[in-house]
Amino acid sequence: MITALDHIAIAVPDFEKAIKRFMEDFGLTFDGTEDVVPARTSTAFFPLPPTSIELVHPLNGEGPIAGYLEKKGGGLHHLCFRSDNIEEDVERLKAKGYQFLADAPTPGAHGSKVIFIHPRSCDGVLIEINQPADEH
Ligand SMILES: CC[C@H](C(=O)O)C(=O)SCCNC(=O)CCNC(=O)[C@H](O)C(C)(C)COP(=O)(O)OP(=O)(O)OC[C@H]1O[C@@H](n2cnc3c(N)ncnc32)[C@H](O)[C@@H]1OP(=O)(O)O
Ligand SMILES: [Co+2]
Repeated sequence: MITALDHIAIAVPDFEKAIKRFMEDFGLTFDGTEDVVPARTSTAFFPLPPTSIELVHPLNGEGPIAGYLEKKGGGLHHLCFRSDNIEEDVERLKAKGYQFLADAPTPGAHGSKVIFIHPRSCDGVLIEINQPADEH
């Protein structure tokens, strides 16, 4: 079951500058960065209960965020629903015809399991579903 809006992600071309902006200009709490190697993405999290802002940037200049930045220069990249049983939600949504970008969840930030739904399945919005480490 989907239980929360886990995070909203913004793709940024200048990681350090964007982190500074969210800390200093918007005054958000910075929870640190994490390189998520399987996703080829550097992430920075700013908790803003009951959700978080995630900044995403290409790890080593490669991966899905690099392609996005090349085309769009930056912007709202995806939203992430938290699930308390990701496999069950994937099966349920697959049966409804949603196109997933992987066969099974993969490692995400903070030890979570994540999977993505193609934007064309949801009116042009890239959807991530995650299950936090302490819930699996
Ligand atoms: C997992 C770690 C971390 C976490 O939270 O724990 C993260 O969130 S990491 C986030 C980075 N990972 C991903 O984004 C993985 C999923 N994304 C992908 O696999 C690709 O980006 C994909 C398949 C969405 C697009 O890749 P593709 O090579 O097909 O790129 P195109 O430029 O050809 O795009 C095709 C089509 O999709 C539209 N598009 C692309 N990105 C987005 C987006 N973020 N939001 C909305 N739409 C998007 C693009 O405009 C093209 O549309 P079309 O109408 O066909 O022109
Ligand atoms: Co994310």
